[in-house]
Amino acid sequence: MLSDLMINNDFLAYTLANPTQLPAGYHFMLGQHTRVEVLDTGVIVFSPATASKDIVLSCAVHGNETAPIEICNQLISDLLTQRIIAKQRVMFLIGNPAAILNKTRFIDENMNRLFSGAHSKGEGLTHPERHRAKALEKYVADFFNANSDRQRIHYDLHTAIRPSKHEKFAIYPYRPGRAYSGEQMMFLAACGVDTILFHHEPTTTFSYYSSEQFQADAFTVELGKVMPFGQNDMSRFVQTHTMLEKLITESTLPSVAFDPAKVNLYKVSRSINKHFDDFEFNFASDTKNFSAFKQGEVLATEGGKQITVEQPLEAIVFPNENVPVGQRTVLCLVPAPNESIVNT
Ligand SMILES: O=C(O)CCC(=O)N[C@@H](CCC(=O)O)C(=O)O
Ligand SMILES: [Zn+2]
Repeated sequence: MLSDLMINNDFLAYTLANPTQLPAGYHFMLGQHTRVEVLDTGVIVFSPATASKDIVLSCAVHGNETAPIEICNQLISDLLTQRIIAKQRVMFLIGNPAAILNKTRFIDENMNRLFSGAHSKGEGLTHPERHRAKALEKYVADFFNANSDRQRIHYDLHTAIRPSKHEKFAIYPYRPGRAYSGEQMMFLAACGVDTILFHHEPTTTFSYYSSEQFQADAFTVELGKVMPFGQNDMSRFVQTHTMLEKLITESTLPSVAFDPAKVNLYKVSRSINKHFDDFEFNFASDTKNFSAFKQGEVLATEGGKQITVEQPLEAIVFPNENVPVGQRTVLCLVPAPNESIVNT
């Protein structure tokens, strides 16, 4: 049955052939060792008989961010062909298949602003991203709620619109009262993700949802710059791919003590939101993520006012003036040398 539905074990092709839904979910065994459940289009779970971690790997929450999709599809294919065997339970989510087919970030709305219930508030309730965000929340909830005694991990894999001075970086969602995990940051560093941004407030992103609702070790992981399918230099993702494979296929990973020399740590000093349609940045459109500006320099103008740098130095990340009024245009960052980090 599997080969009829999923030719060449290509779950991405199968997902894109059924971009909105499957006729029905189904399950099957790989040998005697792994139960596979296809729950929906782009949703597949691999469950070995025993495990200590429940891991979610999501990609294509933004449809044009192709490198993470290729990484996940390769891991899924390697699991289906039994080239590798899962020792941990893992769910892969291909977030927005319709946007992948459309080769765009989204169809109607940025899905990564719709989690933690935002899908059911405000305007646009009929947008396909609203339904999908709600469904993805449920798959994650069911997946994590199935076990209470396992480490919960969610890496939501992305690529950034612009090039970055730190090519690979991760956003650590706001988590008041919970120390940051040094072990997680060392794992990410081993993936080549050597820069961490600590978020300063709750958000409606997918990683915040898993972190806040399920106390998962959850991150938005940016693996490089957006490229179309076929134009990713996959050699730049070998470290990430290798470490994700180890995470899934090894019973335990060596515990690596947190070493601040291995990571660049920033915290978000503020999120600059758009208030007027005329919002315009004052820097060149090819300015890289993590470019720094000095106190008093004008970052942007809107509604006849200037928005200036407040701290002695602020770096910028994710500048995007083409967002709806009310949404984030850019995050400002300052160094974060004194965060509470524990070695777990
Ligand atoms: O490059 C950009 O401008 C956006 C890249 C991207 O999609 N980033 C995520 C970050 C989510 C987070 O803050 O955790 C996003 O904007 O959704
Ligand atoms: Zn993205």
